[in-house]
Amino acid sequence: MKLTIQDLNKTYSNGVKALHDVTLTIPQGMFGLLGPNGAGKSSLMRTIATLQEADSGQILLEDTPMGTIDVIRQKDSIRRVLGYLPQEFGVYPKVSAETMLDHIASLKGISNSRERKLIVDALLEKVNLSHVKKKNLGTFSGGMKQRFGIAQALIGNPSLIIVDEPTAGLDPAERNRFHNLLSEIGENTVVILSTHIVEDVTNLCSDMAIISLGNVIAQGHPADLVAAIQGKIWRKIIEKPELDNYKANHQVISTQLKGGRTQIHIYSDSPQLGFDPVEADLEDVYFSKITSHQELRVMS
Ligand SMILES: Nc1ncnc2c1ncn2[C@@H]1O[C@H](COP(=O)(O)OP(=O)(O)OP(=O)(O)O)[C@@H](O)[C@H]1O
Repeated sequence: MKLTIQDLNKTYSNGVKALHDVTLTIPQGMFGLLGPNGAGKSSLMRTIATLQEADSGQILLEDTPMGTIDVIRQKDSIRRVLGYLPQEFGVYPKVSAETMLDHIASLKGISNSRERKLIVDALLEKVNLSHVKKKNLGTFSGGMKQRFGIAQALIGNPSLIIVDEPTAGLDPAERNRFHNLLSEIGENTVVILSTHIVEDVTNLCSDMAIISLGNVIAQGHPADLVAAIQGKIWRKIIEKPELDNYKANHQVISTQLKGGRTQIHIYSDSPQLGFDPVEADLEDVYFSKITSHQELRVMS
């Protein structure tokens, strides 16, 4: 099974071009869609989840037990195999986790109440919320709400799962727990994880793409993308007021405070005076792709 997206375009009525000829192949397993705020991730996720229309382009879920599903034309078919955790996951604060899941399960077409109870109990166990299943959702922490969100997305054994920015706002322990949960989702599933947090992709994803200003600017295996920039990332500790000067003379891809001092990473094919080589990681890939794409856009 795989999800293929071909030349997808979306311009909102205010003129913002949120998706520009987006073409992606998303295989089974955990796929990271990485991009800064406003890159177009949610627009893409909502389009795949059949919640909004694209202006043009094609999305196919191929090699499913029902054959190929055309996401744009066969909305009912895709909804039957879709699990979706949106960015803003509103929960009814006065309803218990158990009651809400039972309700969502019946909306998803599981009509037998005994079957529903089995499914709901198993899911609550899976996301480690059994002990609070009678508690109202309004009393849940951010991490518990997100785990509840995953439980509702998993109802009906979906073969396509979309999670949009799931770890924003979670503390490290809750993020860790959420990562473990995501990594347990079956291998025969296409899981798209949209995020602006590079570490989420490093920890979880076997394939990924980077999106910036509505364009796909990189895609592949994280390790291959890192290998491609190895030997091209350099670092230096500078005084903060010097930053503009460095930006004028180098491709500065990131700045970071280290013990109160400013460390910069630059992208360069050759060694630069005063800079030390760095073992590149996925953050360097991300920032080098984003900065060079946004600079190109400014110049054009
Ligand atoms: N309904 C809408 N009407 C008009 N513009 C929109 C609408 N939804 C999103 N946009 C704009 O489209 C662009 C892409 O937004 P989108 O929410 O898809 O990005 P994102 O990568 O998910 O960012 P974020 O993490 O901030 O949600 C942004 O410039 C945004 O302001």
